Order: sequence, then structure tokens, then C-alpha cells
Amino acid sequence: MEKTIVVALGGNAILEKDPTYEAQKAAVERTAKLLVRLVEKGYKVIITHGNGPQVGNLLLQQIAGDSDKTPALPLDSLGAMTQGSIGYWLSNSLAKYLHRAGIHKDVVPVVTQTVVDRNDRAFSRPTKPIGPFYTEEEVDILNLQNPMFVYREDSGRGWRRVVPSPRPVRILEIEGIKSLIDAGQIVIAAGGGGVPVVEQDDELVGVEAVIDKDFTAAKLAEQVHADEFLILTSVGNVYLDFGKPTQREITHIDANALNKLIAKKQFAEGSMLPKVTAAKEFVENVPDGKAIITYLDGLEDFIEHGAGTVITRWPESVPAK
Ligand SMILES: Nc1ncnc2c1ncn2[C@@H]1O[C@H](COP(=O)(O)OP(=O)(O)O)[C@@H](O)[C@H]1O
Ligand SMILES: NC(=O)OP(=O)(O)O
Repeated sequence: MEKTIVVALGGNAILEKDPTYEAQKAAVERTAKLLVRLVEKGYKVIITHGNGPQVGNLLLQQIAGDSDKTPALPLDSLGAMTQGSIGYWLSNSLAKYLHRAGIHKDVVPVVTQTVVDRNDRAFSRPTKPIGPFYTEEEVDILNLQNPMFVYREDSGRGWRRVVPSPRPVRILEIEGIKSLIDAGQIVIAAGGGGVPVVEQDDELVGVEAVIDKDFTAAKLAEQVHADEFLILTSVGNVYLDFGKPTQREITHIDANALNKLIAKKQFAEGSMLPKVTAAKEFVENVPDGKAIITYLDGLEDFIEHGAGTVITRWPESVPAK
């Protein structure tokens, strides 16, 4: 039977350094070519992606306009816009490589809403980095220009604006996504974690936030009962003592052991912590599932040799070395 896989694409799958359209499309082309290998291998594929750099850049473009003639749209609408643009880039490139591989499947990007809790404490504590990186000196100037914006240092890589990032509660379009997968289509869903909405009487209302795509991806993988949840990022493995002389890679780990490492603060908040937490939550909710964290360039190695850091619910389901 075909396996179902949810693939969460990290930042470098779409934007490496250059934020121009040409550079992002070139990165997406490369990503799409690699992803087609999963389809060739017989997987049912659901793709989700980040939008942190893109939504932040779009916000800056909006603010730069004439506030009367072209008023800035709110963050939830910008999230939907990035789902549209990135979904289009990915489906356009995937269609090309599927055609070249002789595979006749549609790629369907779904504008996805994710219900969040209006009382989530994240709304009063912004943590999600979006947009470009700044130096500390640039942040001093930006703070004078707009004291309402909050900036934080992002994992030793520079300063970025941060916005609230509530936890996903429910993916609104989940039944539609399942139907598309059952019909044999390739689905792109919950980009940027999904557009955050809160329940208000009988309505869903968009809110100013950006959900972490790894958390929504875990929920998506759980709700489609995926066999595998693959997080593609910029490192081949999760490491112990990351960046220290004692650094060593984790090849296989079970949820309880991972929990202990999380408690010991082995994983950086804002980069690896959401990924290992999402992987752990997936295997806790889908005990026969497997989560894998590796890098895009290692995709072929994952397909052929099972490379990457594998996370399973129980130690006995950890494959022998
Ligand atoms: N323990 C760890 N093991 C591996 N990478 C880690 C660890 N702690 C922090 N990192 C960092 O996390 C980064 C991945 O997070 P990030 O770049 O935010 O993800 P994304 O690929 O979704 O954009 C890695 O490139 C690495 O620098
Ligand atoms: N929404 C989100 O998590 O985006 P990034 O992965 O690009 O930060």
C-alpha cells in the first residue's frame, strides 16, 4: 500500500539568501525536482512550507506604500497571499518535473485556515521571526521609526522582527485535503502554518499572527494519519551539544528520550526546538508513525538509505543501527 508522507519545507527550500523572485523561483525549482523523487517512490505527498521571510518582506512592502491610496493589509491576509505565491511557485515547478518524470498527477495548493485559541498566551509574547535580518544598529533606528514593532536576536543569525505565534488548534480544510489525497492528487496545504483565525460567535476572524509551520505540519500529519512526517531543514541531523566541540548527531531517538533532551534545553528556541517538539507530538499522536528531520540535499539519501534523525514513539520501533 502507498505510504502517506507530510513534508514540511524549511526556509532554504524557498529562499536561501537572495529574496528576489528569480532566486526564490530557482530555489523552488531545485526543491520541486527533489520532491518528485518521493512521488516516483510511490508516496502520497502532502507538502507544507514556511513563509517567515516572505510574509515579513510583504509586510514591509505594504507599509512602504501610500497609506491612503494603497493601505497595508493585515497580517492574516498577507499570510494568505504568501500561501498563494509560494503555492503557485511550487505547483508550477512540480508540474514541470512530474511531467518530465511521466507522472500524471495534479498539484493542488489549498489556501488553508488554522483555528487558534484567542486566549493563547502567545498573543502577548511575540516570538515568531519574520522578514529580513538586521544589525543591532539598524534595529535602534527602526525602533525610533516604529516603537510598536518588537525585534529579537534570531539564533545567532541577526535581529528580526517578531510577531505572535499561537499554537494551531484545528485545520479548517482538513476534510478537503484528505479528499484530494485520496483522489491521488499532490496537495500543498497549511503554508506558513495556515492563516490564523479565531472563532467568534459563528464566524472565523483572521488575527495578526504567524503560526509556526512545523506545529501545523505535525497536526496535518496527525489528521491525515501520515505514515511519515518529514521535516526538511538546513542540517542533515539533529545534534546533541549543537555548535560545541562535543557536538554529535542523533540518528534515532524515541519520544521519551527526546522529551528529556528538550527539558535539558538541548535545542534552540525558534529554530530546532519547534521541529523536535512537532516531531515528538506527531509520534505521540500517531504511535505507528515515524518523523524524520534531515536536509533537502539529503532527501535522496533519506529515500534510499533512511538517512536523517528518525523519531519514533517507542524505543523498540527505533531501527537497529
Ligand atoms: N540541536 C540542534 N541540532 C541541529 N540544528 C540545530 C540545533 N539547534 C539549533 N539548530 C539550528 O536550527 C537550524 C534549523 O532551524 P531553522 O533554520 O529555523 O529552520 P527552517 O529550515 O525551518 O527555516 C539549523 O540550521 C541549525 O543552525
Ligand atoms: N510560518 C513559518 O513557520 O515560517 P518559517 O518556517 O519560514 O519561519
